[in-house]
Amino acid sequence: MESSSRSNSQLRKALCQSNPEKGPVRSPSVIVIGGGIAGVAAARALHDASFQVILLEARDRLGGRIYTNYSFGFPVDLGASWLHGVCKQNPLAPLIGKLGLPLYRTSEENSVLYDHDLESYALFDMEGKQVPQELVTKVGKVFEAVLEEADKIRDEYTEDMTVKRAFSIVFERRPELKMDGLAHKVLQWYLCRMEGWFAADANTISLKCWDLEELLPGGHGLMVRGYLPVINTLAKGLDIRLGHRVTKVVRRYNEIKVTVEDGTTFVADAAIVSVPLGVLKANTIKFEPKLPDWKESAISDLGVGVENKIILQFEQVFWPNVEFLGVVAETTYECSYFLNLHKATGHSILVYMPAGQLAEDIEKLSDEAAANFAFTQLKKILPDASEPINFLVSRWGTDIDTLGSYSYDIVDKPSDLYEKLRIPIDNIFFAGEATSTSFPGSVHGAFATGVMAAEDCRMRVLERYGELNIFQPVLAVEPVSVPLLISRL
Ligand SMILES: Cc1cc2nc3c(=O)[nH]c(=O)nc-3n(C[C@H](O)[C@H](O)[C@H](O)COP(=O)(O)OP(=O)(O)OC[C@H]3O[C@@H](n4cnc5c(N)ncnc54)[C@H](O)[C@@H]3O)c2cc1C
Repeated sequence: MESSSRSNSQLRKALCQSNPEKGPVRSPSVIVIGGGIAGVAAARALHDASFQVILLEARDRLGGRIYTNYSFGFPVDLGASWLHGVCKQNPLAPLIGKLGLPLYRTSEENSVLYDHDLESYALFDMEGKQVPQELVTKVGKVFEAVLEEADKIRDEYTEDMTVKRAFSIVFERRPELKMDGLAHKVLQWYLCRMEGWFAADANTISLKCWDLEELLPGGHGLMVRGYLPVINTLAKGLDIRLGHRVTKVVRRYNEIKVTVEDGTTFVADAAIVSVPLGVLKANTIKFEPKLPDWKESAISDLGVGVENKIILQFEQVFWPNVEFLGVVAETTYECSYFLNLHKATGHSILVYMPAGQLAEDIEKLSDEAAANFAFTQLKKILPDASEPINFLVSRWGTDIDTLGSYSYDIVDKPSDLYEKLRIPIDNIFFAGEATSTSFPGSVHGAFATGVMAAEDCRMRVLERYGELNIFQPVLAVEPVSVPLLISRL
């Protein structure tokens, strides 16, 4: 592996290691493109298997869609913040347990609101009147019935349709599920939370592929100290080049040449591409020869949704002591919700989380205007709210190194896109949340794909060299079982 200024043979010699039986052998080399959880996990695993690894990351930080910001003097996540599936089976549990990172559980299993249950919620209408809890619970049951009916429609119809269309059919068939007045607004709010889970509006989500992901048991837990310690631990001791945005990947039979923005090139036996689906869609990276048609189709056919976070810091807490505040409205677009981080972390923080079209529209605003928009929503429900003293705004939809928050299935596309995105092309391997068949759109899913790509890569490179026994199998995190630290107040 080398930069363009040094010759192949010089560096190859430098990378030699000794094998007592066969004499010196060169360490296989790999370039990992992208330093999110998938890329870092892959690099860690191959480094530990004695591969020469260079990780090229476009940004001046690691983590990608894990972005723990410390500018307030304590950790706040602008990207992922929940561990979905607080259980031993979660691929990240051994590492999180070993690091002693505390989790704050916001829902038990099978919550109708995915990552939250209704135990600690306060919903308000636009006039600031709190919705009676009995109504919230009653509409929650209706929402569950709507989901069940939509599931039946999926089985009945051979053709695909949007989830929104399926809901319309449900309401035609079961008019009693259609709500009026305040109950209608609460139902819209439930739908809005469902859209938030997919980071997309119901009028784009495929009914056929909707909600098929595997949910691990144990409910959902907020990473109280932020997700970054996980990245930092995996990245320790790796050769990481920040500020290296890859523009070209040239594939030869037994060699990969990777070029970054300033023209520097790196050569290795193989590469693992772990950039986001949005970046692959934008053709930021030119592949030579071009990727096969089936791979290109998978890249264009899988959807990428947008969810953002607007973090508002206040001098002191003036809101109810609940985990979530919601604003119900006539349409899902007008509904909103705030995560109360004070419950989990003790800091006076509310996180506004728009998704889908609303998130895209808010990205057109300046940071100040976006924070003001979020604050205006809050004022609707708490008219005496004091002004925030600080704010942070994420822009995952337009950020050139992400171009979307996470993947989801759009209507009328094949159902095997995640698998197609994962399949290697010779010595180029693919990792990242959009290559996860079991847990797409999640941190643990992305992590698992990094480990899997590393193992595929190790097998392929070493088989070619006939040196399969020399290098250790890939195991990114030792399976030590330290219990997770879980709380709920
Ligand atoms: C707002 C938001 C909230 C979320 N909430 C949760 C949650 O609570 N729980 C959960 O499990 N998941 C959540 N997710 C999803 C989760 O963050 C992702 O699934 C996961 O972090 C993706 O990891 P990755 O390694 O696949 O991609 P990324 O983290 O995006 O990593 C890809 C890396 O590639 C780099 N890159 C891009 N282009 C290039 C290039 N040309 N050259 C070199 N490097 C490049 C990027 O800078 C980035 O570092 C959330 C995501 C968002 C946006």
